[in-house]
Amino acid sequence: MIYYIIAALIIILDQITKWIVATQMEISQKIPLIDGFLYFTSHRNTGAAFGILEGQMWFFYIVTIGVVIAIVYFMQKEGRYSKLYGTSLALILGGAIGNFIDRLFRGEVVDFIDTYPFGYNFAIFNVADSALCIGVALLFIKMFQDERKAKKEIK
Ligand SMILES: CCC[C@@H]1OC(=O)[C@@H](C)C[C@H](C)CCCCC(=O)CCC[C@@H](CC)/C=C/C=C(\COC)CC[C@@H](O)[C@@H](O)C[C@H](O)CNC1=O
Repeated sequence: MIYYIIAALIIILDQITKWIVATQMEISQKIPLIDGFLYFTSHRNTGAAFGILEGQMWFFYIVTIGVVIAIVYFMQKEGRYSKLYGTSLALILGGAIGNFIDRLFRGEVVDFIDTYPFGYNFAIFNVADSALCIGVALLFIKMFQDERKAKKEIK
């Protein structure tokens, strides 16, 4: 199904970018892309977002496997009926597996996208995190749309 291809492309892009950062950059090395806003900074994170639950790898394995099973279930069950829904699930699936591969083989996650929105140093993240966040955002949009449709049908 097309959505598994989207997920696979995310995983490939995520792993290629992490491989380049891990082999071509020193830890904490910073390459400015847009001075003052966007940098590639080689970083490692043994936790989840913002370094929470540092080192709790088993927790991350269990949560990620749970997320992947749920995504595949909903992808089979309803993913085919809505492009938006299928795409959001594919992005989350790709992102979750991308970070899972890092946790499994590196014992930590490679991060490198370092942005300073409004001068504030937001966490350093990677392609998998971006796919996860965009996927979750699309999922919320889909749920919001469904809710609005349901309300219209009731009237
Ligand atoms: C994106 C989820 C994080 C990702 O979850 C995953 O892997 C999933 C599949 C498995 C986790 C074990 C479970 C998620 C825990 C929930 C969570 O975390 C709440 C998140 C809220 C969200 C609100 C929007 C923040 C987003 C933040 C960031 C992303 O910004 C684009 C900053 C990312 C940097 O801290 C970077 O160092 C993180 C590192 O790469 C490891 N990544 C993970 O753990």
